Amino acid sequence: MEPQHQKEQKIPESSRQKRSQTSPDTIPQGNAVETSPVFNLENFPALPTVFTKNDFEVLNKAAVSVEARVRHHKWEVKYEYKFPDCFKKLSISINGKTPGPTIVAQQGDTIIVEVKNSLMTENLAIHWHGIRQIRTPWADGTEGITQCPVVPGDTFVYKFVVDRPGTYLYHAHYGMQRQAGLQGMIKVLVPNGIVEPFSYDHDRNILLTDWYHKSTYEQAAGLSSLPFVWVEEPQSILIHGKGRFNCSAPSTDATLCNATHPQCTPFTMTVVPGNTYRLRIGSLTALAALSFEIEGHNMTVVEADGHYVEPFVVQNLFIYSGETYSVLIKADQDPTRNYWASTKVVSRNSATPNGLGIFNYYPNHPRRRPPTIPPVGPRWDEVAPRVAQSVAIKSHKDFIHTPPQTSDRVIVMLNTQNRVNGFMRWSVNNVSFNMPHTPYLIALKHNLLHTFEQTPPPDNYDHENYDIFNVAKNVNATTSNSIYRLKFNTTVDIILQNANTLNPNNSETHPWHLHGHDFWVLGYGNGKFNQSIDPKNYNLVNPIMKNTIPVHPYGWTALRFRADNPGVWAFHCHIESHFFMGMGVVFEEGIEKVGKLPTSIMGCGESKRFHRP
Ligand SMILES: O=C1O[C@H]([C@@H](O)CO)C(O)=C1O
Repeated sequence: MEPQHQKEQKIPESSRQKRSQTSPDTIPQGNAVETSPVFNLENFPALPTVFTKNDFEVLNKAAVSVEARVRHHKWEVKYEYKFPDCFKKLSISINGKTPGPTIVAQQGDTIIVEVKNSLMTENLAIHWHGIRQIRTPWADGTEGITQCPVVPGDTFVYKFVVDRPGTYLYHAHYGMQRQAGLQGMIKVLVPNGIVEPFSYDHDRNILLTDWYHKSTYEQAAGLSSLPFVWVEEPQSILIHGKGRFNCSAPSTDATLCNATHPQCTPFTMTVVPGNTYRLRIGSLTALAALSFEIEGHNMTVVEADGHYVEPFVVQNLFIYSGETYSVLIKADQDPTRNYWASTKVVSRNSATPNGLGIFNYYPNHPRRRPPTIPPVGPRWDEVAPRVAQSVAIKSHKDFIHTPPQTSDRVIVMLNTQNRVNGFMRWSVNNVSFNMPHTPYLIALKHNLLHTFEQTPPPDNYDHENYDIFNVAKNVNATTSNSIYRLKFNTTVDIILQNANTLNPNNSETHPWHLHGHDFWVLGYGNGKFNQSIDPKNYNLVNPIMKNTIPVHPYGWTALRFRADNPGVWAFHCHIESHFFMGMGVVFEEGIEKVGKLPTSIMGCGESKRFHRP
């Protein structure tokens, strides 16, 4: 296969140059080619003085004229001081950036990412979120589940095929490293000549994250200590790595905060009046559920987690950690001014200020402050509009994957906050997940069954007696590293059942993410799921397929998937602290069909004996 840099020569130099300043995410990036996703003060003067619609068209055409191929990336992961919200924070960067480079590919391409761990004293693993890893379960990047961690100084090679077009993510899957900044986006374009069920002039992407000033280590230690120390709300919300912390807030250490630092210039997206933009929005927040809006502009939702949606219009897009959406936005408002892009924490009573950016109508200056007060966004405690959006997401009528009409197994998963020996944990059916020392994929393939507990976790909870609306009485969960073993090629239903936390009158929103599969979203409901009534209302006609889904406060969410991808797959709450506190499970299916494991994933626990460097 031809190396990427040779292919890139085909793109005219003139558009390459413009592209790197203006349309960063439309073209595959090599290791050396790194582009900034936003305008900033340094590169603003370099914009062409006359920027025509044709410029954009050239860039866009170049993006889709590439052929299927191997895309090779070389990444170095290390700690660096960054000021994404003006506050100095030791962050994990990829090739100097956080968020890391957007991986841009075309359906069917093979992605190779050579990751060098330069964290010095810290292990590493990277998960390719939304990529199903068909025939490459060892490349899923989930430390403890599909691989041993990559130790400092080592280089690990991830190799996998991006088999479907759409918007995906990548991020650290080791401890709580994700929130230190090790995250980014993957954009998979349709093959040449394939037309999507909507049209647009330009394709952009935005990663939403929340940002903490405390180190992940302080946070992880607090979560696993007695007394428990909660991570609290994030200090900032970042729009593609850009935020703004109030450096003059009374408790702020002024020596660590620099309000004029060039890294914390606001996020800006420049648009040409009259044009339509496909905005791919992903969330990799550590904790926050978000609402995103562009002041005064409607957004038409067209894609969710890589699947085309029957289009619907929103003013605010609710997005949970681990989800991606594409929305279409037409720059059809008064072109003489700029508009706010705003993102707000919902579902938690958070004092975190809204993340703000500028939706810049060309040729206004990208930094010109919109003349209006930034939108305040929806109320944090109104659940109904969020449930309404969840329910509105249906498969596009021309792209329906009809689900199996029945299932072979139903697993009801009660989500609870518990204490275990005094420690604060989260559990499923009263079992709080612990990571094993030997990754399951290796343990199962090499018959090292003694390396984890063999009694499977329960398929249900005490449905009759458990009161989901109140703080559970005298319930003490256990911890376990046991897993669910699914019969290969069967259809499995999962009912996520939410409940009250340990705080009275409180139930949180949890975004659950399934590795290795997409699932059909069969339905949502309030209160306790009723096995004899609720399945009658499932959407078995046009459900959307997704890989991440919220379970709303005091509600339930029903999913269905086919256990047809040989491997070992995590299913967990995508709130980083909650998974860290045990809110997850693991599924095995078709382990006997998994090919020979690469020795590069081995080296820890009992897999040491198979490791050949
Ligand atoms: O896991 C959590 O702990 C806190 C709180 O319940 C205890 O301080 C919180 O809001 C969580 O989501």
